[in-house]
Amino acid sequence: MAACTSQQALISVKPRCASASFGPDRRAGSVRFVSATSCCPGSRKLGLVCASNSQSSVIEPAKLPSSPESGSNPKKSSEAALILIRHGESLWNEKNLFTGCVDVPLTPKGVNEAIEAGKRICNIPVDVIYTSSLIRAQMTAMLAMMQHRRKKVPIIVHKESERAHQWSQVYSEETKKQSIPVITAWQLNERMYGELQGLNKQETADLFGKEQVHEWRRSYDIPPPNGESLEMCAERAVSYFKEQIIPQLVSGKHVMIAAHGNSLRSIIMHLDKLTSQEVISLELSTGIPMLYIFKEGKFIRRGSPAGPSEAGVYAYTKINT
Ligand SMILES: O=C(O)[C@H](O)COP(=O)(O)O
Repeated sequence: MAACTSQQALISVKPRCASASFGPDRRAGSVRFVSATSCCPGSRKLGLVCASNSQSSVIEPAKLPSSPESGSNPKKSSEAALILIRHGESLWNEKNLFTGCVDVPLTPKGVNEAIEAGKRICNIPVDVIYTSSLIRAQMTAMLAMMQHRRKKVPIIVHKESERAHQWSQVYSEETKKQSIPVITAWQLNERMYGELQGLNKQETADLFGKEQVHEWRRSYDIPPPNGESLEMCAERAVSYFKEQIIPQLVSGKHVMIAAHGNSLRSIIMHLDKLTSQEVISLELSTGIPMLYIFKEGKFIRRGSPAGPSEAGVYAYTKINT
């Protein structure tokens, strides 16, 4: 797939599909969004298909607000883009091992997924990037941004010590304008899987039983042995989102978050007001970006910007695991 070159971002606004609201589509027990048209190369439109069990329809495109730093729009934007990306496949995803907070890198397939994710969002403005403190999320963010049409340089903000902060200062305003700060936060890490970390998922199910392992992996408030439940993960991830990320969106900044299956599930649960029952069966694909528009204090889900060759890839789906 060629890198993105087009000049404008166009995002869907008005659904023509049967479910006209942007809340989760709970019909037929499924919550699904699927990409429709391509943003790159060539096409300037991002489309969205609301998928129900039997039919799907494309949503009208609309213009995305320009970046407040771009100079093209002197007024503060009242809309801001929020992109969520689960990292690409990691070496332990490939081996089917519980990973949690163990810091493993991407596989070549994961690298490719991150690049493809970047092509999908190459026209959507990004002013600030948040990642977890884990390398698989950081690799994903960096590789995705390499595809962006603005070609700004993502730069990790180091605040682990006064010296690290001082020594990484940039002294050119012009260079700063051509950069995107990347803020890393442990609060966005994958949920800590406790004593399951490093164990094979299938072998663990064989040993403890499928039901027990499913309960550890997908129940809302039952933690795996000495690990975090989704509820505990949500407590720190959603607090961070509210305290640090929402203020950026309120100020009109376009934000990308590269994080993990469970830290993102908890943020999506908050954004889409899912119940603890509904979040249980929410699954996120690796490397498929999801777009929200923040407008007048509300989050409007826009689904997954599309790659050119895909009939439809689900970023966000409810399945029975
Ligand atoms: O930490 C892990 O092993 C995975 O990233 C997520 O695991 P899950 O599919 O059990 O939530």
